[in-house]
This record gives sequence, structure tokens and C-alpha cells, in this order.
Amino acid sequence: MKTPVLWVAACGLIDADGRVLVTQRPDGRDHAGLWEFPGGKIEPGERPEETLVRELYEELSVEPCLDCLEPLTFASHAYPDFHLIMPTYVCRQWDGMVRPREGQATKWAWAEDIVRLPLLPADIPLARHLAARLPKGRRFLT
Ligand SMILES: Nc1nc2c([nH]c(=O)n2[C@@H]2O[C@H](COP(=O)(O)OP(=O)(O)OP(=O)(O)O)[C@@H](O)[C@H]2O)c(=O)[nH]1
Repeated sequence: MKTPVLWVAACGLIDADGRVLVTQRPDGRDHAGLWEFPGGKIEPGERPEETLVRELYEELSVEPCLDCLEPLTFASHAYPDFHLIMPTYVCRQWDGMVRPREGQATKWAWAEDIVRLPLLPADIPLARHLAARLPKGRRFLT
């Protein structure tokens, strides 16, 4: 039987210093404790940008405008139960303060430090991709 394909949209929120927001998957979820980019499953009929506007508000209380979502790259990763296709964006402007609403830990990290975090497997190449494109910050996590 073929593995189902799961479409998910993700976004690196980038602050004025060039740091990227990552969130930790809470207990009770698959891959609990690993870090990821905010986002979620693309619902039928939704554009990935619309998914992100919806998910960023639900997860973090922030509202990016559709035009502020800049396509970066995508992940294509084979998990045991499904194949993930994940268009990934960056966003530098949004309304509201980041307030996690699902009990998840969050961290603003320099792009080159994200690669040192325990990330979801699909996110490892994304973090490298981001790190190569953002300004270099401090070398170690705080
Ligand atoms: N949001 C998000 N999901 C990711 C990332 N990387 C990655 O492999 N995924 C996978 O994409 C799938 C969908 O994510 P999700 O956040 O909507 O779903 P979930 O498993 O928490 O379930 P639920 O929202 O239905 O409760 C999960 O299996 C998750 O492991 C990422 O950076 N961000």
C-alpha cells in the first residue's frame, strides 16, 4: 500500500535581530520534546498561506498578513506512516505579541543555533537552509 502524503505549512518568524522562533512539541504529541517551526496541516481548499495565518493565530496569537509570508523552500520527508510535503515560509512582520496558546515552549534562536536543537527530522535540512541565509548571530544558545 502507498504511504499517504501529508501536506503541512510551516513558517519561520524572524525578529528584528534576525532570530527565528521555534516551538517545542508538547507532551502527548508525536515527537514530544522536539523543536519545530510553527504551522500545521493544510486543510482541504486552503492555500498554505491561509493555513499559516490560521495556525499562527491559533498557536501563538500572532497575525501575519498574507503578503508578509515569503516562500523559502519545502521539506519532503518520509516518516514511517506518511510522506510529509511541507512548504516553508519566512515572515518578518506580524500583528500581535507571540503568546503560546497550546502549552508549547518557544525559543527565539539564531539561525545557526537552531541546527543544534533536537529538531523534527524533516526540519533539519530546513534549519540548515535558514542558517545559510540569515545573518550570523551569537554562536551559542542562551
Ligand atoms: N507544524 C509543523 N509540523 C511539522 C514540522 N516538521 C514536521 O515534520 N512536522 C510534522 O507535520 C505534521 C503535522 O503537524 P501538526 O502540528 O499540524 O499536527 P499534530 O501532529 O500536532 O496534530 P494535530 O494538529 O492534528 O493535533 C506532524 O506530524 C509533524 O510532526 C514543523 O516544522 N512544523
